Amino acid sequence: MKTVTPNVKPHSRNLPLKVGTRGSPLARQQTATFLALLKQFCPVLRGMEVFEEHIIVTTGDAVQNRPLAEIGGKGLFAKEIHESLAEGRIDFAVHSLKDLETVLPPGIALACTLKREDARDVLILPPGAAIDPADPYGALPQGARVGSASVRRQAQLKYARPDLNFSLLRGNVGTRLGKVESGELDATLLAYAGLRRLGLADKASVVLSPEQMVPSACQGIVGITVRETDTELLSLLSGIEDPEAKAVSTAERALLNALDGSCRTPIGGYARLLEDGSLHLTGLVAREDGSFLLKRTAIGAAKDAEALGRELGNELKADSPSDIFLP
Ligand SMILES: NCc1[nH]cc(CCC(=O)O)c1CC(=O)O
Repeated sequence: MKTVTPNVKPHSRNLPLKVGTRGSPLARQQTATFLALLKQFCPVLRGMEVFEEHIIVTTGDAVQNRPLAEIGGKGLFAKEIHESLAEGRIDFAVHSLKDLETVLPPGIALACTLKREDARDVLILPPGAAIDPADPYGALPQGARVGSASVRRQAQLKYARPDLNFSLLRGNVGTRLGKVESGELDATLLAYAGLRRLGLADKASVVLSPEQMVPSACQGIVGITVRETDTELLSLLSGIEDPEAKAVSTAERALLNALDGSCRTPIGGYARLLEDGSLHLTGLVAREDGSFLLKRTAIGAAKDAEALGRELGNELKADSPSDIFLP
């Protein structure tokens, strides 16, 4: 990476810079990776105690035993973090971009998106299960119990295998893996990105292709928020922006925003940037029980990422039964 001397004068503002994060092992790992990247980019920040980590418990973390949709609202993993930022208790915050609402509260800006980790979902089966990657669900017995809190994963799996029985499974990655290992559940689905970041990639029984399971919009992408008025941090952070992550996340977030689903609406969004600069965006809308599924791909120029996402989202919405979008 090229290093520059960015326009940040550590003496001109209160140090340390306070970084907000959720407290899960995955959130803290993502924060550590981001801070290391920032130090690498910005030599003036090296060798000093310039960062202070602030762990923020969000509503999504505090309420573990109920579906997120029931707790209500969007951005359940970010509300308290936005408040800390707005009130100046922190200077920036690290988010899994897929958990961040598409319309941020007034005064909060998305400063940059980092290079995407593997966007795919994985199936977790008990140790020793017989696995055929061409038929990833073949190892699941008739009526198997699958734990997931994601309506997107549930709808796509139910579409392929209507016999499966789903139950709510929330909690962090370790808890979820434990329930399959102990035999309490026959399978669960997780983001490969989370496993990889936690050094648990070998726990994935089958990695599902984006064709087999359309990932969530922005799965595997970390985004950094700041106060909109903090031009100094905005300009510093623009230096570590990953242009490919920016293009695909812009398209995927525009798709999600146009669909305007609740968190009970199964929605998938996955974009790829090709060498010729074209952006291939796949959007998916489904009914939670798998009785309806619509998937479509649109192609456009990377510079038109936002319009590509918006138009595909509008099209998918127009062609889906309206009950899917009821709150
Ligand atoms: N919804 C929770 C969440 N938010 C981000 C990740 C994984 C990392 C990522 O997608 O960037 C996960 C866990 C999962 O879905 O398995």
